[in-house]
This record gives sequence, structure tokens and C-alpha cells, in this order.
Amino acid sequence: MGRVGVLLLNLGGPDKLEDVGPFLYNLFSDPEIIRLPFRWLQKPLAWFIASRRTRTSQANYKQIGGGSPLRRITEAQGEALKEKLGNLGQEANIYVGMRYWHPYTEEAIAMLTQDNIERLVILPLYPQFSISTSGSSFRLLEKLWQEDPKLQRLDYTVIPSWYKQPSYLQAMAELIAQELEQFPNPDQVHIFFSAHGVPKSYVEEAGDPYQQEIEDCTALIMQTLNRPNTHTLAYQSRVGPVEWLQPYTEDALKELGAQGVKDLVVVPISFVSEHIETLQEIDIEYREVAEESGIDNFRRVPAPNTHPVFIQALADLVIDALKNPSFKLSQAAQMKKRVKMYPQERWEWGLTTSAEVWNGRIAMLGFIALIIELVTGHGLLHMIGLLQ
Ligand SMILES: C=CC1=C(C)c2cc3[nH]c(cc4nc(cc5[nH]c(cc1n2)c(C)c5CCC(=O)O)C(CCC(=O)O)=C4C)c(C)c3C=C
Ligand SMILES: [Fe+2]
Ligand SMILES: [Fe+2]
Repeated sequence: MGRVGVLLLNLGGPDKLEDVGPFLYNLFSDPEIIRLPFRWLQKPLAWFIASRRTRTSQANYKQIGGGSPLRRITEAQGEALKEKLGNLGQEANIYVGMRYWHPYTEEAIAMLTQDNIERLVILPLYPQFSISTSGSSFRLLEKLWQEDPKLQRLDYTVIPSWYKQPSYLQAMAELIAQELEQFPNPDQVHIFFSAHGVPKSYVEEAGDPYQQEIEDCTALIMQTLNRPNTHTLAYQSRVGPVEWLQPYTEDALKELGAQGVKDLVVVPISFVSEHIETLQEIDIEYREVAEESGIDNFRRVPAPNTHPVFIQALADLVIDALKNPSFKLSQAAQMKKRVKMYPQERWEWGLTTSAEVWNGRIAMLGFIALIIELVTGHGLLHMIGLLQ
């Protein structure tokens, strides 16, 4: 076997507060995150949404030290994986390719081409597949492959999703058990799985397997844990006006509080590193919701990060992938239908989702008209004398 490389794919996060705006712009420019009928609208809309969200998002990053720890943790995972693979007799170079921030996927690809890697394993750091995460990175890679004959000669394989991997399940079970043991009555603690949400239309219209994989993953972790605790699965981090997967984490916490649950442990399951949604959203925002709802003892299970059993899981995935027949990007990036972030087409009166969507659309048209007017010097505002 020639030189082996492992490409770890991840989302990326702003390293410092000034990065938040451009990071959000990159994220909202992705048609896998916001799908629009007209391609030319993508960038202006991304700019518009990113500008509106930057301040709030910056305030959240400020609460966790002024930036995302994602790059540091992903690089540490890469180093630990390299060492583990070496111990198992499989030398490999590790590359980190982020989708929306540094080090970008394009940079990782340039490095591995320069290093003359001959056999590559593409491993997304998302245990479950979603169109919006692994799917988006696979589509970007597909594009890079189409553009570069050197990449077309590279022998590669993709691991589309891996939530059933036994050492991953074992690591999650160990982390949960460790947290349960912090309570006086561990068996009485309610285990609350909080998965990252996606718009419902991704699953129902576009055939995203994400919800199914999350439900299977939750059941497998509970089986591996093998304890009598009750549990709930809910979805966090909704963005925008459309319906996302339900129940929402916030509502489910309130409901459990109302039912008299006092001891609760939250398990983040869509992601394997600490990031804004564990450190800020769960640890600060959802803790507050839980405590206001009467849940007195609220704890969170840490993300797997560089837990040795988790690193073993990554190493096993790589070694198995090198032995098995290749899985290609075209198979992994397939999407059943085109999805939209804003699916509602019918008008409804009142302060409804539809009204919010139409308000947004009208505001968007106004915004585009304003830009055109500022660029050309002609338009309604000039006619009525508001602009000169
Ligand atoms: C707008 C739609 C979004 C979808 C769909 C979405 C899916 C999704 N995201 C993650 C993991 C992460 N998301 C992160 C940041 C982030 N994500 C969105 C939006 C969507 N995510 C936004 C607007 C942001 C920026 C932060 C904010 O302003 O709230 C991150 C980065 C975290 C960091 O530490 O910087 C991760 C990781 C998953 C797993 C997922 C679907 C399965
Ligand atoms: Fe996200
Ligand atoms: Fe998010």
C-alpha cells in the first residue's frame, strides 16, 4: 500500500470574534444550508442574514472565551488518531478539512496532493449523516475531484456515517455513566439526548436519513449503557422561521420540569467535539431553561473529544475502510430532491410562519432594490429625494 492519508472533515468555527461575520457568510452561502430557487440570490442573501446574525452570534462566542475551540480540538483528535494508527501498525498522515472556516477543505486537499498521498480515507467527524453536514462536505469534494485530474487518479474511500461503531458507542456510554455517578441516585437521573436540529423538510421532502440515524444512535447508546434510566430525545439550535425536527430541546426541558424531573443529564449526540452549541447553548441557555422549569440538578456529558476509546473508534473506522471495497463520493453525496429552507408557498393571514417568510422576502426585495439604487444612482429613493 502506498502513502496513506486520512482526511477528517468538520464544520469549522470562528477562531476569534472578528471571524464570526465572515464565518456566518460562508455558512449561509452554502446551498446545502439555505437552498434558493435562484443561484444569484445566494450570496446577497447570505450577506444579509450573516450581517443580521453577527452581533448575537458574537455575543455567544464571547461567553465561551471569544472563539470556537473546534480547530484546536479537531487537530488534537488528528494527532491522537495518528499515534493510535501508528501503534496499530498503520502509518498515516492526517489532514483536517473544515467546511466554513480555516483550515478549509481546499487547503487540506492541496496539502495531501503535495504530499503525494496514494490511498485516502475520508472520515467526516459527524457520527450521523445529514445533507447539511457530511453531505455538504462530500458535494464540495465531488466538485474538487471533477476539477482536478490528479485527484481523479487518487485511490480513495468515504465513510458516510458511523454511529453504529462499537467503540464510539462504548465511549458515549462511559462518558454518560461517569456523569450519572456524580448524582446521589444515579438510576433516578433522566438522560436527555440533545441532537442538533435540521429543518423538517430536509427529512420529509429531501429524504435526509439524519432523523432515523439519530433515533437509532440514541437507542444503541442506551443499549450499550445498559442501565434502567428513563430517557428523552429532542432537537436543539433551530435557526430561521420554518419548522425543524421536533420536539425542540427547550420545550422538552419545560415538559420534563413540569412532570417533576429534578435530576437530568444532557447528552449532545450530533457532534464529537465541544463547540458553541455545547458550551454556550446547552451549558448556559438550556441550563437556565431547565432550572426555571424546576430541574434542580442539571449536568452535561462532555463531548468525546480525545477520549481514548473514541480515538480507538476512529482508528478502527480507518483500518476497516482500508480493508473494505471503496465507497465513492458520488454514492455518498447523492441527494434525493432539491430542498428549500423556506418551503411555505401558500399565503396565510396573521402572524404565521408564512407571514414571517413573506415579510422576509419583501424585506429581501427591498434590500436588493436598495443595493441596485446605491450602485446605479437611480431608483425610488432618488426620485422622492431621500438619496441624492
Ligand atoms: C441554518 C441552518 C443550519 C443547519 C441546518 C445546521 C445543521 C447542523 N449544524 C451542526 C453543527 C454545527 N453548527 C455550527 C454552527 C452554526 N450552525 C448554524 C446553522 C445551521 N446548522 C449557524 C448559524 C451556526 C453559527 C453559530 C450560530 O450563530 O449559532 C457549528 C460550529 C460551532 C462552533 O463552535 O463554532 C457546529 C459544530 C450539525 C451537527 C448540524 C446538523 C446535523
Ligand atoms: Fe449548525
Ligand atoms: Fe447551530
